[in-house]
Amino acid sequence: PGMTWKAPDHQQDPSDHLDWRQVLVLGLDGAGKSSVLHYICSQTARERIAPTHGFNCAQLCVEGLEMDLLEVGGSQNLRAYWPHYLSQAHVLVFVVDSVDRSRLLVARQELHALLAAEPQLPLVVLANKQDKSNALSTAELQEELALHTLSGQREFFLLPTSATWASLSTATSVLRVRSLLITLLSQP
Ligand SMILES: Nc1nc2c(ncn2[C@@H]2O[C@H](COP(=O)(O)OP(=O)(O)OP(=O)(O)O)[C@@H](O)[C@H]2O)c(=O)[nH]1
Ligand SMILES: [Mg+2]
Repeated sequence: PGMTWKAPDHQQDPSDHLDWRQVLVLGLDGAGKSSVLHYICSQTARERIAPTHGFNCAQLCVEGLEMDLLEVGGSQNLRAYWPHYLSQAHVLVFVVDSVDRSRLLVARQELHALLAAEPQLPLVVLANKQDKSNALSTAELQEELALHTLSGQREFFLLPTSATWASLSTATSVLRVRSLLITLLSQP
């Protein structure tokens, strides 16, 4: 008596779920989004990974959080879909190939277009492929990507990563990203 059984409502908006969080992972094709996601979720490097032709979703359940990491492929035809996923994201992770100097300007334009649409969304930029000897440093990338122009109201982080080269520094770099995401998403 006094107790009613309520059927689970599968139609409900996932963002209503108590500790559900979405991390949107974007960046130009070949930047290393899938590789980083694979490492974050499995804690192992994967040498070969196919380009993402649509979406790639990984899930991480840690410390009371259910984290969905959603990658949308970075090839030019897929970039048109990027803005549609911003409004439901809690954090934007933007992955950059630190060696691909010729496309830094494109990366910068794509990133700033996303940021203009979401002035409050926390941003984590990953300076990926740091294992390569000719990689730009985070300081150089901060400059090249015009990250100093970001508004002061946005939480912003820039971290060096590598995702495919099996080494201690790779493992450490990815663990730092994982911890940062957990910290950012644990905030009420
Ligand atoms: N040396 C090195 N290679 C990397 C690193 N991360 C990714 N790669 C390589 O870069 C290529 C592209 O990696 P992906 O993870 O598929 O890149 P992506 O951003 O998911 O690309 P799309 O899905 O096409 O948008 C692959 O050959 C990876 O092995 C890294 O940190 N260091
Ligand atoms: Mg991919």
